[in-house]
Amino acid sequence: MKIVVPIMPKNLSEIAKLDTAQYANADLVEWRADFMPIPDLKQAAQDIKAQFPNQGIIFTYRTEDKAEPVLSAEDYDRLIHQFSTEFAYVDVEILRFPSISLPDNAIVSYHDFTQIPQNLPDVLSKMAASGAKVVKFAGMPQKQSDVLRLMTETLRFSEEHPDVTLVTMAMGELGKITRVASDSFGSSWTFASVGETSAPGQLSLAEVVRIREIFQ
Ligand SMILES: O=C1C[C@@](O)(C(=O)O)C[C@@H](O)[C@@H]1O
Repeated sequence: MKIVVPIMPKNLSEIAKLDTAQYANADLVEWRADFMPIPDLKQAAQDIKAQFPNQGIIFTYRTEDKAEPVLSAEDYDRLIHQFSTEFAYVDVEILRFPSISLPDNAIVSYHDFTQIPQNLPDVLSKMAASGAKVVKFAGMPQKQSDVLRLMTETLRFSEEHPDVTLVTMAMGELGKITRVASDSFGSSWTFASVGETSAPGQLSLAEVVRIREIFQ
């Protein structure tokens, strides 16, 4: 499994101060650009690329965790296309912005912060129908059986779609097992943290690296 570590800088000086050596074991770095003012993103993109010259970077502008829509569909589309060519991958909230034309390096994603939906297979199928090479789902389990259901449906979907890189996780305490057992149930990447977490239940990069060593 690949380990992805998010960074969530709030301004340019936080980017300058990043201790990038701490991210050396990350296979990919995810830039959560939604913590910064949009006018600063152009400069921030250059600075972040300079800070991580040897690692693939995912550009993510998360809107699903905000109660109010923060961007119009047109502005979201513009933002995604402005940055998709600059980074290895770009995260696209395809179910929230279905009219977007998908860049080749899109990770299509969907978050459910309240549950693991009963129609998870449909959610995954809808995202895969976009033609994206990477499909990602993160949901919040309410009980242990939700975690097992996510794992079962992930395995089933990954076996049926060997051409898709599938990434799923259950958030929160209950879901932690999904962040270390990804390979066992068909999820290809896991998200880990350096310092602050970008989602509940993330383990530290050091912990996930160690666990991956044990299981390999
Ligand atoms: O989609 C994801 C997964 C995630 O929500 C998690 O649960 O680890 C963390 C986010 O930063 C990332 O964009």
